[in-house]
Amino acid sequence: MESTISSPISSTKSSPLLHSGSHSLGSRSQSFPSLPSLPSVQTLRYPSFKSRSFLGFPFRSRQNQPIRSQSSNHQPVNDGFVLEDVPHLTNFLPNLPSYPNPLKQSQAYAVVKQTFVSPDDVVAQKVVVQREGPRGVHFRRAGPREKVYFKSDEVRACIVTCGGLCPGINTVIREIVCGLNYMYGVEDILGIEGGYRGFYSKNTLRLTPKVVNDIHKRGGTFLRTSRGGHDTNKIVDNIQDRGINQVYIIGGDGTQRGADLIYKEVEKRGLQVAVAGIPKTIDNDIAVIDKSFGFDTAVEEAQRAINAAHVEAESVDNGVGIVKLMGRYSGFIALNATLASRDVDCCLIPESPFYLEGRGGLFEFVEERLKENGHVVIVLAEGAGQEYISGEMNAVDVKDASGNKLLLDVGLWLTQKIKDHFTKVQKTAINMKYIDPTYMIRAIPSNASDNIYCTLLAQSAVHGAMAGFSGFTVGPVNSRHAYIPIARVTETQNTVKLTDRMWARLLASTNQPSFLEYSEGQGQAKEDVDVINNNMRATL
Ligand SMILES: Nc1ncnc2c1ncn2[C@@H]1O[C@H](COP(=O)(O)OP(=O)(O)OP(=O)(O)O)[C@@H](O)[C@H]1O
Ligand SMILES: O=P(O)(O)OC[C@H]1O[C@](O)(CO)[C@@H](O)[C@@H]1O
Ligand SMILES: [Mg+2]
Repeated sequence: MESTISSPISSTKSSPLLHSGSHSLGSRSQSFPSLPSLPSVQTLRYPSFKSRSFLGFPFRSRQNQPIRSQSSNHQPVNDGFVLEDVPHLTNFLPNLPSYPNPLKQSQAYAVVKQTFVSPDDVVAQKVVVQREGPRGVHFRRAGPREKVYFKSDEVRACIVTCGGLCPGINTVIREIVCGLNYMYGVEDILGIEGGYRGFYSKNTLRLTPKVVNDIHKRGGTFLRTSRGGHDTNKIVDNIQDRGINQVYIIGGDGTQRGADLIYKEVEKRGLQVAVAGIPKTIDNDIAVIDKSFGFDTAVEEAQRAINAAHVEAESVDNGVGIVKLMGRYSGFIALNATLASRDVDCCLIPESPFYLEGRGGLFEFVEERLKENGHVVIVLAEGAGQEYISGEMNAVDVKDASGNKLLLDVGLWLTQKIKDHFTKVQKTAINMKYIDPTYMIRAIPSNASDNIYCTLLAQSAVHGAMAGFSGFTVGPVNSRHAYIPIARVTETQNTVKLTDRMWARLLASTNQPSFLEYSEGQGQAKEDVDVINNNMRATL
C-alpha cells in the first residue's frame, strides 16, 4: 500500500501534527494499514523538518540555498504542510493483496524514465505562496503506482455519465475503456446507460476498444445521461449483484455528491470497489480543479454566436445583439467568451448584479454605445439577473429532477426590457437580434486540447482505481493531475470572484459599468443596490 507519506508520523501516535484541519472530511475515517492506530482523520499536517527531509522537497531559495527563517532558531521554513489524502481500499480491507503493476511490461511505458509516480509526490493547491508562509494544502499526485490492488482478469469495471452534456464526455469514456484495456489488460467493462438510474433500471452495454473507437468524434454521451434517480442503496446493491469492482462516474457537482455517497456505502459494506469520479461540467463550477473539460470547446463555440450577433448588430442602424450563454451560478463561459471575443460591449453574469435604469445602469450604457458606435453587443450568462425577473414575474421556484432550480429566460426578459426602454422612453427605434446558442455550445465534440485533457483525466482515473484508491475525483490542480477527496470538490462551488483580477480584466477590456454606482433618485431601487452590495461583500 502506498503509505510512505504517512510513515514519518507512524511513530507519533498522539502527535499534534495530525489534525482534522479545516477540511475534515467527515466519514472518511480509516487509517492506512501501516498506521493502525492513527486517529481517524485523512487530513494530515506534517512536522516541518520531518516532512521536508522525508518528502524530499529541499526548500531552496533562488540562489539554491536552503531558506532560513528570519527568526532566531534558523529552522528551515517548511511548516504547515497539509496532505488532503484520498481513501484507499486497504483502509477497510487491510489484508487486500497487491500485485506488481502490469505497466512494467507495457510497451507504451517501456522507455519511460520513471514509469511510476513516487508515493511521495504531491501537488500543491496554491503555487503563489509567501516565503515565510505555511506550505499549505496538497493532494496526491495522480498517475500509475508500482503496485496495483486488482488482478487484471478480475476487474469488472463500469462507466456512467450523469447530469448535463459537455464536450468531451465521449473522449473520457473512450479513454477509460482503452486505458483499462491497453494499459492493464482489463476486458470486462460495462457501460451503465442513462445516468444513475441506469444502474437499477437498464441493461448494461459491453464496452471494448472497438465499440468506443469512434465515439470521441461525436458530441453528447454514448452512454446517455439523466438527472435525478440517485438511490444509493439500489445502486450499490446493483454494483454488488453484478460483481462490479471499479466504478467510473463522469458528472458535475451533483454527480460527484452522488459518487461520494456510493463510495461511503461501498466502504460501509466493506466491498472491494474503487469509486473514481471524473468531474464534468460546462459551467466550470467545480471547486479545486483548474478547469473542467469541454469548457474551452464551449467558449470557442460561443465565439461563433457572438460573432454573428456582432455582424448582425453592426450591419444595421441602432443594432443591439444579445447572446445568452450557459452558466447557472457561475459566469465563466460568458466571462471567457467575452474576453476572447473583443466584440462584446457588456458581459452580465450571475455573480455580478446589475441594474437597468438610472446613472451607471445598463440602459444608459446601451444608449451611450449606440451613440458612439451605432451598435452594441451584450453577452449574458443564463443565471444573471434571476432575482429581478422572478421578482417581476412573481415566479414560483421550479426544480429539475436533480433538485436544480430551473432558470427563467434572462435573454428574452432583457431583450424585451431594452426594446421597451427605447421605443417607449427614448422614442428611438432599435434593431434587436437575440441569439440563444446555449445547447449548441455543449452538444458538440471536444476540440483538440480538450481531447488531450480528457485523455489525461481518463488515464489518471484508471491508474488511481487500479492502485486501489477510492472515493476520489481526478483533476488538474495547477496543471498537475491529482487525486482529490470527492467531498473536497463538492463542498463549495467555483464562481467568478468579482474581487479577483480576472473580472477586473474583463471590465478593463469592455469598459462596461461595474454597476456599483447608485445615485438617489436615478431610478435604481435602494433595495437592488443593497442586493448588489451584499453580493459584493459575499464574494470578498
Ligand atoms: N446531493 C446529491 N446526492 C446524491 N445524488 C445527487 C445529489 N445531487 C445530484 N445527484 C445526482 O447526480 C446526478 C446529476 O446531478 P445534476 O443533475 O445536478 O448534474 P451535475 O452532475 O451537477 O452536472 P451539471 O450540473 O454539470 O449538469 C443526478 O442523477 C442526481 O440525482
Ligand atoms: O440539460 P438541462 O437539464 O436543460 O440543464 C441545463 C443546465 O445544465 C448546464 O449546462 C450544466 O450542465 C447548465 O449550464 C444549464 O443551466
Ligand atoms: Mg451541477
